[in-house]
Amino acid sequence: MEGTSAPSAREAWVASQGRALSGDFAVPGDKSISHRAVMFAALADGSSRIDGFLEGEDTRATAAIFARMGVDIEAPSPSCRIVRGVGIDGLRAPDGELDCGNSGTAMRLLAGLLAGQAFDSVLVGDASLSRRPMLRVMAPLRRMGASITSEDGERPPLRIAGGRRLDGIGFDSPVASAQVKSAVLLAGLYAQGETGVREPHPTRDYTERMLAAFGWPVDHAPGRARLSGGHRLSARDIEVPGDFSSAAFFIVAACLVPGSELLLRSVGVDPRRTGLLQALRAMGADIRELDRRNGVCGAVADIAVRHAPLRGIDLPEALVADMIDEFPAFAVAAACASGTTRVTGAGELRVKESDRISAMATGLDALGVRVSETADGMVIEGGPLRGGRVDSLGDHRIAMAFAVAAQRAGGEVVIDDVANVATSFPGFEALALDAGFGLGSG
Ligand SMILES: O=C(O)C1=C[C@@H](OP(=O)(O)O)[C@@H](O)[C@H](O)C1
Ligand SMILES: C=C(OP(=O)(O)O)C(=O)O
Repeated sequence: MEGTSAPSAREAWVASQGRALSGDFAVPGDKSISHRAVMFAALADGSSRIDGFLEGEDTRATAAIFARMGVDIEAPSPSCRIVRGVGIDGLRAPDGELDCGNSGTAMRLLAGLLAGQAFDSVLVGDASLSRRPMLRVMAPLRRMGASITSEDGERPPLRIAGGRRLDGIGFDSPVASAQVKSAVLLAGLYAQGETGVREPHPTRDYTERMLAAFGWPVDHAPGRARLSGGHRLSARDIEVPGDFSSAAFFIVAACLVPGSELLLRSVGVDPRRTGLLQALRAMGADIRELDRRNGVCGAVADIAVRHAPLRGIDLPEALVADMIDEFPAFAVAAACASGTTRVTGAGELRVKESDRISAMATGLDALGVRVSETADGMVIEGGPLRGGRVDSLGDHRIAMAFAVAAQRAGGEVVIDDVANVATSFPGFEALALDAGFGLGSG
């Protein structure tokens, strides 16, 4: 059975230039797909096997939550789960609060799913998650008839009263967010009639694709999705591809360090996730996708990256949603490029695990980069980086981005508060060292 994982301690890294990066390896499984695989397998009829499951704190929190609601989840080996589904109406009332840890994905998707249950539930999270906005899911779910309250009106904990009748809605989402879209669609599984969502920019469609793969009829195209209540999910096996968002740190590092050549195996390369590849190519990067094949959530490929000098760009706003988790790594690429890079339309970065615009601007400034923040982006002048001390603010992606930056810095970079890397990328340190990073514990 799944248990809850121990909370992370604060730790630091000392990172500095290593050698030219080399290697042929795989990064851990996709976080978004791992969350959804557990959720839909838990609600399916029959047993599903998940291979490539991300052994991260975020996805383990989701699995532990379903175990608390009566789902038998076995872990026969690392990165594998056998989930014995209880059926669409088979979840049991948990005996206390459900802890989503650091995971916005877990909390927002579960808010939708739990709104349709017969029992009451309470979703809580860690300090970072407790600061993140939840009105974006509470408002549409309330329109469907859900009862969801929060003490301050918009932040966790969320109290969800069960036993409510939900009705399908047509929802024009004001924000390009796969989590918001997914929360509404998951409540729609339990609603009377049809639930539809339209988005201002298309976002990852993993909820739509995976529900369909588990046998629930879903009509979807980029930027819109709709489904009706009253169907069932059938168990199936899932092969989770490598997480592009984790691969991104190695891709950027190999672009930046002279002489580097890396091959990253079996990474999910669906266009809704790979805006960073387009941005880096526009900057002059040498990146190839090899042996493209189909996966449960779009194309999977091996990614070959070689060092190439980069030049700054004006990032097209149309790419923002397709590289939303890759901005910390992208900002490092821009800092090491020649010329100026301008990012606009990326205000969502301010409501992630940290304010990622401010965290990157502050950290890059500490390393001697000329950078300025705007309300919804930043302007970065490429140039030499020096050593210094940066704070990840307990944000996994900020910590890994500065480990990459250190590979081009003139001195040691101390990165504070890095334990949170275990939420999305357990084993990052060992893989990075093997590839040639200069990285140690502080
Ligand atoms: O649906 C998902 O799995 C995710 C959606 C994105 O969040 P938003 O929906 O808030 O953009 C992303 O940042 C997060 O890491 C995972
Ligand atoms: C934003 C992220 O995740 P979540 O929203 O699930 O916490 C992320 O992994 O970068």
